[in-house]
Amino acid sequence: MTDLLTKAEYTALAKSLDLPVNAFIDGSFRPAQSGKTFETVNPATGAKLADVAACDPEDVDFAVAKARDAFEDGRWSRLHPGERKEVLLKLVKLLERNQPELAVLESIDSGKPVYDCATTDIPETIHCLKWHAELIDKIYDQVAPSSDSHIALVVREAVGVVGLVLPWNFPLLMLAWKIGPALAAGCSVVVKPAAETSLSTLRLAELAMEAGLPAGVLNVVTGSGAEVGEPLGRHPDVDMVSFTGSTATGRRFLHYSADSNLKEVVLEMGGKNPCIVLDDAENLDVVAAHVVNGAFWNMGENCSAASRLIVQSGVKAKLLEKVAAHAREWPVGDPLDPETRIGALVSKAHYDKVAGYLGKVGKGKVVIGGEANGTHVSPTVVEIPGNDHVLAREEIFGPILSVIEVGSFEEAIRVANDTDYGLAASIFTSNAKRAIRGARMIKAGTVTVNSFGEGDISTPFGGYKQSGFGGRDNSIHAHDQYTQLKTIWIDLSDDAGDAVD
Ligand SMILES: NC(=O)C1=CN([C@@H]2O[C@H](COP(=O)(O)OP(=O)(O)OC[C@H]3O[C@@H](n4cnc5c(N)ncnc54)[C@H](O)[C@@H]3O)[C@@H](O)[C@H]2O)C=CC1
Ligand code: BAL
Repeated sequence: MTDLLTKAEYTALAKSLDLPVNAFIDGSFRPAQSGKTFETVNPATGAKLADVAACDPEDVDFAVAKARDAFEDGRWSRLHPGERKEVLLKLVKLLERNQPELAVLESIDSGKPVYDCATTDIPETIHCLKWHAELIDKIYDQVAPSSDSHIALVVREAVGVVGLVLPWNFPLLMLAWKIGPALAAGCSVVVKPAAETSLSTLRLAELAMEAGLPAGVLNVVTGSGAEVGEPLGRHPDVDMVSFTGSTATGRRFLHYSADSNLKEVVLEMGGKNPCIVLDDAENLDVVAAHVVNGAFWNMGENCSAASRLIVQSGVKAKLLEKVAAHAREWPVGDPLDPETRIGALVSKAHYDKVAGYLGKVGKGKVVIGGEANGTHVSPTVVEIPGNDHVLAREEIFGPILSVIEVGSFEEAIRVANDTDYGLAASIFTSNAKRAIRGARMIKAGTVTVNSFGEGDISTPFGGYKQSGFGGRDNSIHAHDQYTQLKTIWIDLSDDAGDAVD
């Protein structure tokens, strides 16, 4: 259980932080070669936090070259996996020691409630890095079936230099989801954090250096998508890119790859995730708590947010009453107040997008919420006439839940699947057969039954359809992204030996 500080203590800690502002390349902090910077602000107050290095393609080239040097000379890639584990576990210890500072840094840069940062984001970041570090010296390669005349080894090798392009909604946690397996596997990485939220990534890089990670293995290049993300995606010496963000930007990475060196691309993208509640769902109060958590956790700025509630007619009125009651228990306010559950949206631009949807209710009916104050949007529940409504079709990425009434299990599944996305889903029912049949019929990478969630570090996370491409984050399967298979065929026959002589 995480010990929380008071609002006054978090606020004082925020004021005392020494913010990292430069890119981190080849083991040291450096300004952009152009000398340019961009402002990062606290979205809850609008106050400037820092001027961060606005890197460009020259900085990307430099970082990739340093990552390549590190990879090829083997200072990290050729260590025994157990040695890599030890360094990563030292990083874990340092993160553990700095938890309150990291929680505050994450909160002021992103608008997330410090409560979420302290109880979820930072502990899960630490757990993720620890899990992959602990895993890496326990994975065996394979020997293929063979005759006496040869041995065929099937080995996994680190893929090389990896570009990691991150979103702003879980800055440190998404970093961990990617660097955990990538660094454990022996890759060198060039991280591009979202421009809105670079600070915690830079701080983690600093702690990684303190933990003994060799220079050039973890590089952080700050800046915009156009000036840093695109050059990384197009770089001829980057072997693989793992991206989390919008489907529109994810799609671009496929073009970058096709136009450059056919680097591997793994995409974890958006969602319009259904939450089905059938008439026979038990304990509606608990169901409502899950519905609210699914829709409003992290202000709905979550790719797996359960943003479409598909509810069967018999239970709709009672459920909505309980959903409204639970939503009222989510205080909107100062992210540094540990009581706050709904902080600020990540930026003014994103606030404008989300608040804009409040004006698109049309024939829908607002059940609760609908308030917006320039930085925050209150938890909002809107009954809409059907799944064609704009609130049901577009990824809002804010605390707005659409409610769609259905008459049957079959209709619920049809509506759930009527979307371009397929990241996550949940189904609430006391009928075990329906639960399992429903979980099988829903086209999504993760389906939870009688709960909302994303699984945990041991389960793969990623999407079907336009939510995902090329691989999975989390679990042992995440290692597939950062390694490639090699066959080593060894001829043991006497003839072959003679031929070589
Ligand atoms: N699936 C998810 O976790 C996320 C989904 N989104 C969705 O995307 C919408 C827009 O948010 P954005 O921050 O604009 O997401 P985005 O997908 O554009 O940004 C994600 C990352 O890609 C980078 N990027 C942006 N344009 C790029 C380009 N042309 N080439 C290479 N890299 C580029 C960004 O700088 C950031 O690091 C949100 O409203 C939300 O609906 C946003 C963040 C996370
Ligand atoms: N919820 C973790 C993944 C994401 O939102 O991008």
